[in-house]
Amino acid sequence: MRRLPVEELTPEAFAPFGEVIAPGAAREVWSINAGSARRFHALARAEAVGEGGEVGISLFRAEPCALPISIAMLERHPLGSQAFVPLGPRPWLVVVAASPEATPRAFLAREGAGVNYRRGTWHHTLLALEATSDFLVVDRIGPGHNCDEATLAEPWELALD
Ligand SMILES: NC(=O)N[C@@H](O)C(=O)O
Ligand code: NI
Repeated sequence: MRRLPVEELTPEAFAPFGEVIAPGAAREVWSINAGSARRFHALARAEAVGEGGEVGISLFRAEPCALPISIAMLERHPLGSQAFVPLGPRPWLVVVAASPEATPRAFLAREGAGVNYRRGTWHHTLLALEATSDFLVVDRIGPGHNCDEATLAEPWELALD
């Protein structure tokens, strides 16, 4: 099976697909609450379009992937963005692509970093590692078709060291 390298997740590398949700990705940071906290402002924008669509907040509890990890499908959400933020410190994997025909890109998210998939971004479903992991998810809730799935012509194996 062809192997897909796994890159470090950075805002720059992920920019074609969406935003990284992590303090280091913030363009604007300011002190709030009388100096007792800092706001890492507008790391991403949640989008929900279409009749009856709203932005919702959910929790996903994901089982860890068995290794080796095969990438055989991608999906996209034409009516809304989708953000995943881990609620624990474990690393997790993000796989995105310009199209189901394009070579995907895989990223390792560490130290609590999350991502926001821009509306319509092709991505693999949630890939947790090591142990059952909880994620905060911000995406479109409401009626309508919001998930296109594609089976890849040939699967990829993630080249995790
Ligand atoms: N099914 C579901 O809500 N999750 C997927 O969209 C995903 O990207 O994990
Ligand atoms: Ni999704």
